[in-house]
Amino acid sequence: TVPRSKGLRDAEHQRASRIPSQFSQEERVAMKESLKGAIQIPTVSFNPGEFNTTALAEFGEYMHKVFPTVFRTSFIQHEVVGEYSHLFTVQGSDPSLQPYMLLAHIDVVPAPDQGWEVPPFSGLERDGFIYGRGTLDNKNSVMAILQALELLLIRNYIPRRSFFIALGHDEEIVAPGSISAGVRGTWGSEDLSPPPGKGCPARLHVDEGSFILDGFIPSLKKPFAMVSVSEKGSLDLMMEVNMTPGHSSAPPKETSIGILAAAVSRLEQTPMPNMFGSGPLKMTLQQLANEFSFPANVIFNNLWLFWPLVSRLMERDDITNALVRTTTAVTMFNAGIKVNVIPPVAQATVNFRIHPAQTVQEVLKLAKDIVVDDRVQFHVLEAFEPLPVSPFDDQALGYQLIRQTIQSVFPEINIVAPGICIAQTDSRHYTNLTTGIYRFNPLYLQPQDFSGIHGINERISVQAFETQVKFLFEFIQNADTEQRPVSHLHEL
Ligand SMILES: CCCCCCCC/C=C\CCCCCCCC(=O)N[C@@H](CC(C)C)C(=O)O
Ligand SMILES: [Zn+2]
Ligand SMILES: [Zn+2]
Repeated sequence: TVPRSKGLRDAEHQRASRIPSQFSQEERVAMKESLKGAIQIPTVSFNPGEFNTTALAEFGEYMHKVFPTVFRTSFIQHEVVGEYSHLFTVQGSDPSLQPYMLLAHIDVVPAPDQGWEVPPFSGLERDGFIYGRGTLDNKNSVMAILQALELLLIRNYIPRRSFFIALGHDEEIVAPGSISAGVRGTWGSEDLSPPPGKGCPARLHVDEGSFILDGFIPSLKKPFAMVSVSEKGSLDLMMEVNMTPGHSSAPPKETSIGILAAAVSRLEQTPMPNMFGSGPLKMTLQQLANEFSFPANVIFNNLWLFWPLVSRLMERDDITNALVRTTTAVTMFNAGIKVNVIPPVAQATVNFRIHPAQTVQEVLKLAKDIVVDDRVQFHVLEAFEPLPVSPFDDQALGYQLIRQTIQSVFPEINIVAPGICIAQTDSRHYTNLTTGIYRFNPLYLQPQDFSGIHGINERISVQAFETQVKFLFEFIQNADTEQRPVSHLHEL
C-alpha cells in the first residue's frame, strides 16, 4: 500500500481539531446580506487624497456590526491605520510559526450609473448574482476574509499560526507614499521592517490578482486555477507639449494638440516587443499543455518549435496580449482653453504595464525612440518594476497551501498553475517582508466577468461568494500546519 504521507498534518490531528466548512442556511443568508451591505457603502477612491471619507468611516463601523466576534476576541488586535485602513493581528498559540498575511482593499474605483443593469452601489441580487462596484475588486475578499474568521471564531477556533489581515483604503490610488494597506502604515512607510513586538516578517502573503480562469484561452477545454507568483510593473508617463498661445485665426502648422496627438498615435501604433518565452507564461502553458484539445496539445507540448506561432496567437486577444508584452494604454488627454485660442499646453498620460522581462528604464527609452519629437516632454508620474517571481516549488509553503486548499474546495479543478498578474496589487509594497507573495481570488472568472472589473455590471454569484468564504475558512486552518506541505498528497 502507498505509505500514508504526513501531508500537511497527520490524519489523527486533522480529525481531532479540524472544523468542517459547513454553514447553516441562516449563516449563508447572513453572509450574502453582509456583502450586499458592504457594496452599498460607496468607498470610492477618486484621486490621491480624494476619497469618500464618510463612506470609509461608515465601512469601519459596518465591520464592527457584522463581525462582532472578530472585534471582541481577546487574541485579535485591531488597529486603524491612516484613518481608514484596518490591520488585524490574529495571535496564534504557537509563536514559533511565522505569521502570514491576508490582504484585501476596501476602496473601489468610481462607477457612473450609465450602462449598469442595476445601480452600481445598490448591492441588488438578481438571478443569483449580487451586483455592484467592488463585488470582484475587492470587497468580496474583504468580506470573505472577515466572514470566514467570524465563522471560525464562533466555532471556538484558535489559530496556531499567527496571521495579519490588512485591509487598505487606497489600493486604487496611484500616489507616491500613499498608505496602501494597514500593515504598511503600521510597519513604517517604506522600509516595512516591523517594529519590535510585531513579530517576524510575514512568511507568505495572499492578495487579489488572479482567479480560476475559465474561457480565456481558446481550445483550453477546462477552467484552471492560476496563482499569480509575480505581477507586471507599471509606468505612468505624462507627455506634454507647450506652445505660445495666440489667435486661432492665424494658426501655426501644428498646435500643441496636433503634435501630442501624433506622438500618442505613434505610441499606440507601435506595440512594445513581444516577450513571449521570457516570463512565467511559457511555464503556465507548459503545465496546461495536456489540458488542450488536439492539435493545441501538440503545440503546447512543443513550444521549442511552435513558440513563434503561439506568441502571435496570444496577441490577438487583449487579455492574452497583456501576458506577452508591455502594454500601452493612452488613458488621459487634456488640452485647450477656448475654441478660438491656440492651446498653450497639451498633456497626455500613458499607462504602461511592464512585462517581467523589461524594466521601467527600457520602456521609457523605447517610448522616447517611438515618439522621436523633442517638442514632447516626458514626465514620469509613477513607476514600479515588475515584481520578482515568488517560489512555487514543492517547498514553497504559501504556494502549496493555496494549491492544497484549491484542491479541497474545488475538487473539479485539476490544474493549479503559476502565472503573472497583468494588473498591480498592493502586494508590490511588501517585497521587503517576504518573497512568498501570491495573488489568487478563489473565484471562477470568465472574460465577460473581467470586463466588469473597473467596468460596468461588476457582479459575483451568491454561490461564488459562499465558496470564497469556504476557501478562506479552509485556508486559515490549513495554514496552521507546522510542516512543509507535500505538494502531491498520496492517495491511499
Ligand atoms: C494564461 C491564462 C490567461 C490569463 C488571463 C488573465 C485574466 C485576468 C486575471 C486577473 C487580473 C487581475 C485583476 C484584479 C486585480 C486588479 C487590481 C487593480 O485594479 N489594481 C490597480 C492598482 C493601481 C495601482 C491603482 C491597477 O490599476 O492595476
Ligand atoms: Zn483591486
Ligand atoms: Zn481595482
